[in-house]
Amino acid sequence: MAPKTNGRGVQVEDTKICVVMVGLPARGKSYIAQRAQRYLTWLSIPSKTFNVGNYRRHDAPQPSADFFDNSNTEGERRRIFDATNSTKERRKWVMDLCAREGIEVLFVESKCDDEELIMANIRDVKTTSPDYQGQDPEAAALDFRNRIKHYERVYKTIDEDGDESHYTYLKMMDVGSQVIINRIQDYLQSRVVYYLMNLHIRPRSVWLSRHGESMYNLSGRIGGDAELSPRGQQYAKKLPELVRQSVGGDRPLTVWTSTLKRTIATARYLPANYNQLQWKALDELDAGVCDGMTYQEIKDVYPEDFVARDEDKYNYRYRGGESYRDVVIRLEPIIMELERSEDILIVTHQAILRCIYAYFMKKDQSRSPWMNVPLHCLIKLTPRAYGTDEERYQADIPAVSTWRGKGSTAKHEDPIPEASMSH
Ligand SMILES: O=P(O)(O)OC[C@H]1O[C@@](CO)(OP(=O)(O)O)[C@@H](O)[C@@H]1O
Repeated sequence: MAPKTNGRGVQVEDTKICVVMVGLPARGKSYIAQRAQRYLTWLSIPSKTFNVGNYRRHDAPQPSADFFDNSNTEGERRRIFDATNSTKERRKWVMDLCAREGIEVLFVESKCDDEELIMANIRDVKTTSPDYQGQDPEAAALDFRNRIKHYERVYKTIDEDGDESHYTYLKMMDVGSQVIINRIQDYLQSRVVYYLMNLHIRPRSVWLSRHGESMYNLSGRIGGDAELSPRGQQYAKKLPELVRQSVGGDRPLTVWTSTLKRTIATARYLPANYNQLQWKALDELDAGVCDGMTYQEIKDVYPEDFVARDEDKYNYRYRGGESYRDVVIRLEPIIMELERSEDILIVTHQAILRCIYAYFMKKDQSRSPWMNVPLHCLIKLTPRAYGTDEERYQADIPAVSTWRGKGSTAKHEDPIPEASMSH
């Protein structure tokens, strides 16, 4: 088959990859698998995670029926096989099966002897895994430890010099402290590997806030580089208190803003020991020829564009500007840096915040550009083994709503609940 591109000049369509997790229980395999899938999905690369636990829970011993069903290939070219795969025989079985189906295999082994990390993982899994829902925590811990013991008896790490030396693999020690990479063959594999090398599992949170209300927000104009409104300035003064309240102490955060005045001014009053960094990649979605216009003006001057954007907001690219899809691509280095970092506060814009939020919360592309992100609200996201926790801190400072429903040009209206980001 001739190579196809994914619309960004990247030839990935014909590549079928199966990422096969390897390692003892409580080594972060599910976490790693889920993060890889979320990252690929966010980049519009279709992928699915097959967790053996889920099949076990449904009384099916092997995931072969669904997992290798060829009729699934259109939607799921990238598969992530989440199981212990802890013996050579098992890995060879997966390898042979995939080879017969023309699927590349990338083994990702998580080795970890750090007792503290393992215990933290057991605690997290016990409280969040569907395996132990509604169970007594002590009984769950005992069951889990027995499971680990069982696998320890048969577990063999990927053989680097012997008969597994020709495999494509990434071996991670203590989630990131040391990695071994072998025979990475193509673009997509190297992308997954690069992403996984940036992951860590130390506890941390990411705080997100839009800038304070701007003069353009007041007049319903999009884009531009306006100053804060008086209420926006009040929010900037309030932000340090909101952050302190949410962090629960004086632990300093690193602050990222865009290069536009309204985000820099919003971060102005944060404590001096907070390191601040301005990223061009965090600038608002570029509205091209529509920059500085109201939605009504856009509808009058570019009626076809107005309709086209509502029909497919994620893919619609402003004339001379960007689409949400473009924004996601330019945010990739931000996501990579976020994964490497610990506590970060990002002060940014409506469209940018939607894209970053969609990454953490696994939001669908067709819905994420319509999410309501209120002004003057601080959002705290905490990644966990099986998802991301969210908390919100709304400042008691009124602001206009910049949310706009499909077909409407009104700038101040109440968002419909379906479009809301709130759970
Ligand atoms: O994609 P839509 O819903 O139009 O929202 C993005 C818009 O949000 C705005 C506000 O309407 O962000 P911002 O507050 O950062 O200025 C516009 O600048 C931007 O074009």
